[in-house]
Amino acid sequence: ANGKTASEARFRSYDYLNRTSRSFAAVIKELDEELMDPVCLFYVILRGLDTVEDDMTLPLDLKVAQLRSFHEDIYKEGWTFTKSGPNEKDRDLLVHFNYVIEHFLSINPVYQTVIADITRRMGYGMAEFCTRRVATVEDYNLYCHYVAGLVGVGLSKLFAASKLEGEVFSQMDDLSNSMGLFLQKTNIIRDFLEDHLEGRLFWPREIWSEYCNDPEELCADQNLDKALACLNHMCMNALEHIPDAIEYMSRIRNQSVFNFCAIPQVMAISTITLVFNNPEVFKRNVKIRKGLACKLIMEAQNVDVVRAIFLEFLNEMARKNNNARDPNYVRISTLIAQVRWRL
Ligand SMILES: COc1cccc([C@H]2O[C@H](CC(=O)N[C@@H](CC(=O)O)C(=O)O)C(=O)N(CC(C)(C)C)c3ccc(Cl)cc32)c1OC
Repeated sequence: ANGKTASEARFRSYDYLNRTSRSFAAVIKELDEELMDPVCLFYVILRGLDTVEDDMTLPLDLKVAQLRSFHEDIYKEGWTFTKSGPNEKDRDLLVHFNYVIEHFLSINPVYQTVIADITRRMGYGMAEFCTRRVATVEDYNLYCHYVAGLVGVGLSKLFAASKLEGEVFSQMDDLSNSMGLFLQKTNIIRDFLEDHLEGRLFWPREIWSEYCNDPEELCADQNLDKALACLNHMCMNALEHIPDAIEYMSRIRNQSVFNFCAIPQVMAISTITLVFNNPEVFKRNVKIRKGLACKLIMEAQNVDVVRAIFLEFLNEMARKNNNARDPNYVRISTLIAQVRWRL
């Protein structure tokens, strides 16, 4: 490809990044030059895979085959995917995926291999969950590993390959996985109503079946006590990943990598504190205020400050744990204390 189309391909990758997530696009642009393109491509390629997984209009066999072949399709110049349903949010990305591929083929093959390997493992994992539900907490952790934990694993390998972080990051799968699980579980809790209205459910049966016979019941006003108890149980499950996330961030040496990793984590602790014991979760999509988000972005500069931010939100969550009718009241208070001491 001549210089013009190569720079056009690069421009389009960033254009898709900006369109899929404006706020996170700003965070990626904070990254050191060496990592910005590989991470931007990783993000956009994962969005492509996510668009296939999310498309409920695709026949199951076609969806499964496409999820499993995506890691090979990203090497095919000119390849595009035009079978997405007309209303799919990022349909346009797949229709013009040839530009992403052109950009992908222009970066260091070491980064290509990391991205392709994670894309393969994630695609197979998503395909596995096309034909099975998230029933147990173990299923829940496995599903979140596939769609989010692997992103953390892949990013750690990109950090190591770039030499901006030590080689030790290429073998930091457990801590990297926890970085993904904390973000993904927070999103799954926050997005309960939005997902429910689209006929999607990620909350594991092993948890919600303690509080209702069908998740639909959690939306009914007269079941608010049960719904809040279930919500708080889900939050407790997510809090368990916080010590690993803090440990991961304590090992980062490069400032731009730290900012890139810390900002989503402080957003997540703020979000999970907001949704904890909050009836609004079953009424509308609860989001932290823009002003608070900006404050957190400015503050999250090193692991000591990030640890202090987490402790402050854990105190807030302990204060909100005031529901005497919540059967988990004591468990929550004990867990918050345990997480605090481990930070
Ligand atoms: C070491 O690991 C990470 C370090 C930094 C950032 C992320 C992680 O943060 C964003 C942050 C982001 O995208 N935030 C959204 C907010 C929102 O989703 O509501 C945004 O700012 O729009 C996020 O959410 N996900 C999506 C997954 C959670 C599925 C991985 C994500 C998707 C692709 C990439 Cl390359 C990275 C991330 C990491 O991934 C674990």
